[in-house]
Amino acid sequence: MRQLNIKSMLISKNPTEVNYESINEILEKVFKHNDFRSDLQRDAITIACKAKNDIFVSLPTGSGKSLIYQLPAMYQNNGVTIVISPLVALINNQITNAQKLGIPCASVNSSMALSQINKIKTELLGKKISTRLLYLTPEMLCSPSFNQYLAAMYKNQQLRMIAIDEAHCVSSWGHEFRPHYLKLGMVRSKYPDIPMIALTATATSKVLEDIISLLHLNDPKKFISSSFRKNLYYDVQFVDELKDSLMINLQEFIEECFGLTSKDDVIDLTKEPDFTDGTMFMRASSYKASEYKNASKLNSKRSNGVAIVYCRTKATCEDIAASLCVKGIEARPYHSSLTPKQRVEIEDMWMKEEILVICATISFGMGIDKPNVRLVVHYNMSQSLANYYQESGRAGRDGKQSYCRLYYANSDQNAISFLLKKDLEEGKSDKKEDKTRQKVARAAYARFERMIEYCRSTDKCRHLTLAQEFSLCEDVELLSRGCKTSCDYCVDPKGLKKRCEKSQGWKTKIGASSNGFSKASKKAKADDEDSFYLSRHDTSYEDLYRGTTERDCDSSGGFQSASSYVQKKPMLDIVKAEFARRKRLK
Ligand SMILES: Nc1ncnc2c1ncn2[C@@H]1O[C@H](COP(=O)(O)OP(=O)(O)OP(=O)(O)O)[C@@H](O)[C@H]1O
Repeated sequence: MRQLNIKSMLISKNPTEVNYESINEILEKVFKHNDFRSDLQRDAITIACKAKNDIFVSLPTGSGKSLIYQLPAMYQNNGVTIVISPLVALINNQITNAQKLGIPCASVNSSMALSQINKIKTELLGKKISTRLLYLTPEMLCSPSFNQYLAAMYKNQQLRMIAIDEAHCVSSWGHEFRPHYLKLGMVRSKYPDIPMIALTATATSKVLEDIISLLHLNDPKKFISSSFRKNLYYDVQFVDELKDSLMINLQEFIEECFGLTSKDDVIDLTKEPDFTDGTMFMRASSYKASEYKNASKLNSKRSNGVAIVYCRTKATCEDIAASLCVKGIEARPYHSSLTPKQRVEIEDMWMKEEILVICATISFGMGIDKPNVRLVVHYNMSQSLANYYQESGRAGRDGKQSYCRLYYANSDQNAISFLLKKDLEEGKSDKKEDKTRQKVARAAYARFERMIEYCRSTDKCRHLTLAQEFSLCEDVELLSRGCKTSCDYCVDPKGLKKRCEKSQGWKTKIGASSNGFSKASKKAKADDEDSFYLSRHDTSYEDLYRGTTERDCDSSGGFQSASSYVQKKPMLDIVKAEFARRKRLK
């Protein structure tokens, strides 16, 4: 780790005033940034450096929220800023990045050796702590065994600030609800004079209210930015109404986005892929890289950038990737049943733009910071608008024109509805655990209904719907007359209405009778291990968190309910491996 002469940068400070010179110096010398990303970032950092107020931050992904607690942590003459993060893999990633910058930081978590943990714990009991950023899961912070360290830091005036990253986890209205985040309010009550910063990328008004009340934030200064991204064109295609097959629609759309439509290049758009020889029809267990070789003759002429096609099941990832290859578009599947080596190869190829499309389950995308994703397609609908917003938001981070398309099909809706309802039905007992599960299942179902409403909406700008869901008044006001050019509704409202009415969508009620749950839903249940649901069937963020939760939980910590959760170690391993590899790629 590079040693940093922090002392030389610290100009003596009166805590009630803020030294702008010193802040700018730390920004340049420690974080290597010439300027702040935005006025909001600068203002939030300035207030955090004053250390007098609680702060609430809701800025889009990639907008530089981490700096809002990292820089103030370095601005303090001494003492520790505790950072609460939901996932050990994320924590380790943050620590590695911070250490590269020479920032003294540490963590106490289950991935660390006991000797390391003991060393840090000993330091935390001391009168002068050199660690500036201490990353913890909420379970660790709130565990009884950690109490003494927290109390010692406070007593020795070494506890400077508590930052809660991914603060939407506090709220059952947030898309990644974590019951253990609720306990953070108690810590806050115990140390009311320690400023708290809550940060999130997607906070609805409800989530905002929850965060403030459940964390007991004291009249926080709010920094909330517009979530409207004009460069993203949102549309919904109604699968039951499409003239051509879904596959052809997808192929043509990809070709259009990447300028692959020159006549010479087109293979045969009307032909469905021929799977009769069995070579391209692969399942998770039979993926072979060699079978995808030379699939493309279109790549050479394409404009730069890449695409993600999110699919609900592993089998769909395989099928779509294979079909696109047959059509001449370089694509690969990505899901948890591939070997780690295969996943590494495929993601590397995609990052280096050797392949155009990655057909992935939601296991792909976390922590990916690729600016020129031109296209994010949801081949299947998401389980919530929040997930859809987050996943589609991976497009166009460089601010250039990009596209977010969602294919809406009745069969998908029925399949997801079936599984969510099943979760609601199960576990109906008075046990505390079941009650929590029921609450989560009900919230998941409500979120899914919002997703359906979005798909079927024909009377409102897509960006406005997203703004109403995720941001506050300013965006809603800004978009009250629509985005004009960045969604299917604003560009062609009549056409959208016509297509929607023609589709079967209107005939199927949400949560149709069991007859409506066709073979598709049963099949979905069987092979949906990577699917979009935040139910117990899924292997998504919540399961990842649960896995982490269990391992980080203090044995006497009163988190017994966590023990009932299934730990999905293979998935955790994937996440860890991904972060480790991205570090190497940087
Ligand atoms: N002032 C700045 N100038 C240039 N780059 C910056 C600045 N602030 C942050 N960044 C960079 O922006 C990138 C995203 O920052 P960060 O990870 O903090 O975003 P975030 O808002 O927390 O995103 P997410 O919600 O996805 O976690 C990082 O590479 C970071 O170094």
